[in-house]
Amino acid sequence: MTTSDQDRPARDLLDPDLGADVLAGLRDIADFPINGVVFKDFTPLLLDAALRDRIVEDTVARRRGTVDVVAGIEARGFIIGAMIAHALGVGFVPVRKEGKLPSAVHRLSYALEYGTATLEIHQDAVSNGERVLVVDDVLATGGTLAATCELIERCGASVEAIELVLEIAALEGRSKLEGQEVFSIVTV
Ligand SMILES: O=P(O)(O)OC[C@H]1O[C@H](OP(=O)(O)OP(=O)(O)O)[C@H](O)[C@@H]1O
Ligand SMILES: Nc1ncnc2[nH]cnc12
Repeated sequence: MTTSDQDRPARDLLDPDLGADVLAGLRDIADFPINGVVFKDFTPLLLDAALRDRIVEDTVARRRGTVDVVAGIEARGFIIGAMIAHALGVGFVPVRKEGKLPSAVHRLSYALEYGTATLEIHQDAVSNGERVLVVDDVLATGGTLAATCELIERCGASVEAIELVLEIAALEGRSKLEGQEVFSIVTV
């Protein structure tokens, strides 16, 4: 480890080029899924195995040993969240859209940039006192993540941190996540 590595805050990006490379791997799709929304498509980034691995490694370096379980949000949060859970060697909890989970659930509805949605979590998915890392691709208005945090807390567990690939600052999602540690690899 170099001196500059030691001096770097533990919660910073460990790979200094990662933000720029992730930004280059995203593409903007105008008017999807409704007019007026610029959709940040991260599927090109998923095709790049090396870049995908760097996202996972950077996140794992920040969180190793600090979380008991990863919760990923359907659907894009499943992709990245499952990879991070695997690399951390911890369990994975799916936070799903309404009607998909078979056992008893906690449920919350919320507003999105382009509509409304309902999320559910199995009541027994996380236990009292467990430290949960929440993972998703995008923070936009923050409704999805605020609902997810509330669902985890209803189970008796606590949100240790939230890890995101992209944050859309103009939509002010952080204002709905007061008191949570939120880390975004890229902010636009
Ligand atoms: O901050 P917010 O305004 O709540 O928006 C962010 C959420 O929107 C997207 O999910 P979406 O509900 O479109 O579902 P998908 O992952 O199934 O495409 C994205 O993956 C986040 O979960
Ligand atoms: N503009 C956007 N692009 C991608 N995902 C989103 N989720 C909410 N708003 C989004």
